[in-house]
Amino acid sequence: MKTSIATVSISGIFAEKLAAIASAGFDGIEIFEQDFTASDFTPVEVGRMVRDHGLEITLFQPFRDFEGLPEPHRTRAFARAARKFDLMNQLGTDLVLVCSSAHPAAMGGIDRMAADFAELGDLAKSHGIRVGFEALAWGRHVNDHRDAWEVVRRADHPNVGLILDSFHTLGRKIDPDTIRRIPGDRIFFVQLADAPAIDMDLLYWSRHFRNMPGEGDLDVTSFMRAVMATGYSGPLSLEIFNDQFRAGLPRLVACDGHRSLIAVMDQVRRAEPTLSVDLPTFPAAAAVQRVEFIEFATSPEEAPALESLLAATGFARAGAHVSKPVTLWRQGGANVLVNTEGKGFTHSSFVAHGTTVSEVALMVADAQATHARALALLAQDHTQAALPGELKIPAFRGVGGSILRLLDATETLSRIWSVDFCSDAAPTEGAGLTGIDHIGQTMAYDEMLSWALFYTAIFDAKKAPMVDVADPDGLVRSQAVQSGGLRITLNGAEARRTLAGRFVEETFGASVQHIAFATADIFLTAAKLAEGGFPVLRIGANYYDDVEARFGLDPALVARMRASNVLYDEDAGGQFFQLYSEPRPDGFFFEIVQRQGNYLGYGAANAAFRIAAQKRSTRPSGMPRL
Ligand SMILES: O=C(O)c1ccc(O)c(O)c1
Ligand SMILES: [Mg+2]
Repeated sequence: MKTSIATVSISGIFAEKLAAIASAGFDGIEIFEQDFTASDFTPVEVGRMVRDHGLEITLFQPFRDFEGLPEPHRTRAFARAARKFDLMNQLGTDLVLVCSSAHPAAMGGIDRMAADFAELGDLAKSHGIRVGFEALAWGRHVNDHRDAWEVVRRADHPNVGLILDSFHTLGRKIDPDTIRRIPGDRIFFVQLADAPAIDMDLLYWSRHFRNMPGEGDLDVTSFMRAVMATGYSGPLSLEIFNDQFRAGLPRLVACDGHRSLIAVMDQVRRAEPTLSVDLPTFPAAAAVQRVEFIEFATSPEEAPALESLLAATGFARAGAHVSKPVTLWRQGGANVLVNTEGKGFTHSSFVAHGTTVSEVALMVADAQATHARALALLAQDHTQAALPGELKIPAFRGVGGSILRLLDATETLSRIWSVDFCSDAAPTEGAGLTGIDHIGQTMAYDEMLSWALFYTAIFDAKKAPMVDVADPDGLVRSQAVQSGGLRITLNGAEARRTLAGRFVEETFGASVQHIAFATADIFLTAAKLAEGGFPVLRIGANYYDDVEARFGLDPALVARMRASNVLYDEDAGGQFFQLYSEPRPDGFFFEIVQRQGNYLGYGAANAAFRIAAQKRSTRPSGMPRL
């Protein structure tokens, strides 16, 4: 599978783009003409730079407003084409993309356009060049790949073929299966892009909101299945116009791009096994069974504060690691490790972020298989020496450099608690917490798409629609991802003074800002927590008046909620109760939730009230922040 990416897709000056694209593992680039024109290199130099990075120029684009023109525009268009073909010869590329005309004078007429392309084909042939015709979704006369194909078919020239772009096909809701009728050898090039489902002007949507396959809502997999069914074997090239990517980190965006191509082609071959997809084999995406433990990195000085918060939350010390200064805290099915080791990865996490969640361990069906898939999808492996007798547990890096560790029920890995830990207490009932419901990870807003793609590519996972949460000091975006028993909320902070933004700043980019534990009886749990001195977050009276009116709740239930600072939400499937701790100075907090029936959300409607209360709790007597 030959992979390529358009230079418009990432930020930086030309040399930076090349370095990022090469290091992400692409085979080639599409040169977007504007990027070349803006550079200070000659075409021969650019060609050499590209090849020196081990890349090839798969396409030069776009050549605009060519077909169906009256004179004198037509003659000018051919003269322009001759100049560009000379330029391409110097660059060292043989394929140009002609996008369908948006010229006000363009006349249309399928045979007229076909005749123009036949003549262009002769000119191209004399330069050793091939021409691909792409239907722009907003083209004046051609805005559908079926019409572009008919023009190409009638031009009937070996140097003229079709270029497909998933955005233009799927963005106009054209059935991608219509591609199956096109002969694969007449498709010269395929561009891929996804986009979020937002109803807006096609041109504006395309130029600002495209994203990597799998990051948006278009069915890029069905599009690629149809393309592969034609026998097409040319490059798969990302062409992503996106305001955020243009300002993003070149290497991160390029790596996301490569990951997205691997993920989408893996989906293609699994959905339609008869297709031949040139991709190394690796295991299928699997769902996570549950979060087995969460590990905090801390220091001997800071550990007591964390441990007393755990004790106040109903956890009891249940054991210690056989060789390292790590204690195990347990309640129901929730396991929390507190690691005060003064060396290695944990210590670096503590030094970088302060007391922080350095590791999340996931129970899966086959830890080695999930690990192999993660690495195939470009996750960074994490290895650490285990002492003789200790288990070697596969792991890879996740958000903020933290670790995702993989456990399974096989003979060796299932023995982690008996091999690596010695138990020093019987399980206690605590405050009735049964396990980990979800984990809240906070990041800069422009990393959200990357990390959502990370989870959905590696695991069998689904994204919920993104929601906006109003913090008093700015908007925060929240996107939930669920894979079986792993529920993650990704919170993207755009503004620095939001609770989420401050957490990112105060912790120098830690990831886990909150852990939500599950209970089967929120009021019983609330009572036990009150006895244990849990620092519950106080919720104001206005909230309870509103929630009673909004859902028509029984006033007796609302009175209990008010007395225990419990929040409420419901959806079509069921009910949801939540309560929170006050935030620690860096913004980290605990949440406790009870799901009833088949409630699927995370109480997003309550987030604004919770954040306001958390901010009040850290600003004494409601004093404004200076
Ligand atoms: O937005 C455009 O003009 C444009 C240009 C070239 C392309 O390949 C494309 O998909 C869009
Ligand atoms: Mg395109």
